[in-house]
Amino acid sequence: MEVEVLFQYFPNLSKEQKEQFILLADLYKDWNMKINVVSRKDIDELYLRHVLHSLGIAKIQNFLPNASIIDVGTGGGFPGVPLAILFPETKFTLVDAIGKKIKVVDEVVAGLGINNVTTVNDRVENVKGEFDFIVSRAVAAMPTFVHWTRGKIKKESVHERKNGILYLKGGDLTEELKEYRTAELFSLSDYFKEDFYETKKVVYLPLKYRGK
Ligand SMILES: C[S@@+](CC[C@H](N)C(=O)[O-])C[C@H]1O[C@@H](n2cnc3c(N)ncnc32)[C@H](O)[C@@H]1O
Repeated sequence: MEVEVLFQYFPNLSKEQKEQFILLADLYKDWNMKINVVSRKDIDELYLRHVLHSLGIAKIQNFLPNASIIDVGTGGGFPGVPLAILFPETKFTLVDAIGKKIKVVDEVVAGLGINNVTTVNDRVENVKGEFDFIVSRAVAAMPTFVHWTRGKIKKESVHERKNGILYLKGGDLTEELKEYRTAELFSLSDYFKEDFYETKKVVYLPLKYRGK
């Protein structure tokens, strides 16, 4: 489990952030034994498959101080927890319908001592509020996801990029995204050289995408 892979791709981390990323593996190892949120195989590759993958969003979009981001279907905290470490002045809301997953997130966040994360144990459809960006990984196909999250994106954009959805997805997305003409795809293989990233992408869907 090599944390150096993060330091290599994110060379400007502060001492505190480096310490938090190092601590993260111990916290997940410990909590994963009590409540399984990451597969046994993946826990040994936590940095490569989960933490770095989550941070792939940051290669596409920097989040500003005081901006608000919601991670929908965060599970054990991906991509929300690594992003909250990377952007300590941005506010993150991590939502999952399953209580025991949110319990792990709460424990990891407390263990890290970060104060920019709020967790919600509910389906996202029931969550009130509007956010600058929605981030997610492995939750639902885009049409379902867009339906669930409708009305949760702020109309006013403070980032240069228009507010919207930043979704980590893999494989051939032609069929899934065919109705979203304004969707933009960013290949993570342009940023990370490991085989795992060969087909991984960040899908950006701006607010008020136009249909066919
Ligand atoms: C395959 S897991 C992915 C977890 C995490 N995003 C990751 O990539 O490791 C999907 C998660 O989405 C959650 N989920 C599915 N539909 C949801 C909804 N409508 N609202 C909130 N959470 C949801 C599930 O409870 C589950 O924890």
